[in-house]
Amino acid sequence: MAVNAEFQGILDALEDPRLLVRSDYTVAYANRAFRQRFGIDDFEGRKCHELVFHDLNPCGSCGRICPMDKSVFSRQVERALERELVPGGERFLELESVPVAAADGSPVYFMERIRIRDDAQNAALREGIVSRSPATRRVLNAIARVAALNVPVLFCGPGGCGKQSFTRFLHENSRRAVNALVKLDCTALTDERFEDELLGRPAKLGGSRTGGLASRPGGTLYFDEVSALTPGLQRRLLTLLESGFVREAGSAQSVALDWRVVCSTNAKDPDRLVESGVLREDLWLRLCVARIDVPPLKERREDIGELAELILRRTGDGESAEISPEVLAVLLKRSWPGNIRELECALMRAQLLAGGGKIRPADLEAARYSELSADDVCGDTLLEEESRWRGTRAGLARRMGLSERTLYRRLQEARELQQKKETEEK
Ligand SMILES: Nc1ncnc2c1ncn2[C@@H]1O[C@H](COP(=O)(O)OP(=O)(O)OP(=O)(O)O)[C@@H](O)[C@H]1O
Repeated sequence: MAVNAEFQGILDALEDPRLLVRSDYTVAYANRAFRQRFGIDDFEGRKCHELVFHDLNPCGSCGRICPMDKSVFSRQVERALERELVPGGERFLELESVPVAAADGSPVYFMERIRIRDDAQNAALREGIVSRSPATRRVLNAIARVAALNVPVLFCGPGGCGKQSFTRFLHENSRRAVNALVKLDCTALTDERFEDELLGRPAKLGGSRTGGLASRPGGTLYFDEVSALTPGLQRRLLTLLESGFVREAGSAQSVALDWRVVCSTNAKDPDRLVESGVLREDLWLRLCVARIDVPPLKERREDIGELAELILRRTGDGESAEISPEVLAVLLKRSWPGNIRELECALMRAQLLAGGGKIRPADLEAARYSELSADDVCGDTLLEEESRWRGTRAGLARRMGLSERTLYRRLQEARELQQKKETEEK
């Protein structure tokens, strides 16, 4: 059955390349945008995998994900992201399949949209990731090697060095980019919250759970600060990694969870996490399959200038984003124990002091209480700062150049130490 002229006209009016495909992968129509973008006119009777990937075999039989195969079963819109090698590199194709149903609801065609993320789009994706230094480039290369695989990834590195940003980069460059990236903060994770997030919240009057991650598969699940997980949750995470299933406490039924797990830790010495009894060895071994160490900012000095300009562009009006060689020299001299987050805070404060004009070394000097924000500030200083602070804890964290979570942890440690000292003195 030929596609009628009216339908052809509608498809030709669409901006993105579209194919109208039958369930045996035969192309019924290729719209104008497809013909122009792929340089193909003789599409009649040819297969979609042949036109898009120059492959005589259907995508599903050679390791690629075919959204149409999924649509045949789900009868819903399905999406996938495919990586393709091209001369000089690789490109990503965003594929989408929409079933076009007959009056009785059975799909007659599948309308496929093929969107090519060209270089500019790839660059936009990478925007926000400065990678001038060899150390950062090593991290990006490591991510590129594991992005397409379905293995869990562990990022190790000090607070504020970019573990979460690199997780987003990994997600955006994986086949899961068309789905969600969800973060779970392990320092605040309880068994109940774990079940609510993954399996959904229980209905008020009994009945099954709804709205959990299990019901919208395909994304990336980021466990931030995995070493803060309770022993019980470590066991549940291990089961998830080994089996791909989650079980509600007290229930015999397991639920499949198709989410790729990424974890992070800012432990000073991650290799000692097992020895010191913080993490189970079996979980650590699983997580270490693809471990990526993110170096502190002081080992990525070549990034500092570009990072500073990026930060100023984000926060200012763009005019004052350029930094002078004198300001750069000051930035390069500092050790940035709070890493990029500390750099951000210092620059934002200096920007305020500069009153909208270009930052001068004097503004950076005046904004120097960032030195207090360092990870190596003693607990007593943190407690003192807290007692003087009149704003919110989030505000104090920003001022100190720490994440709110790190500040909370450091304050708690400092209080415990103070109490211990007081007890010993009595
Ligand atoms: N390579 C980078 N290029 C540009 N900005 C970056 C880069 N890495 C991190 N940042 C910025 O630095 C800040 C801190 O990064 P991020 O939250 O990813 O660090 P983190 O290691 O996850 O911190 P924490 O362990 O405290 O949660 C963010 O505002 C982020 O946008």
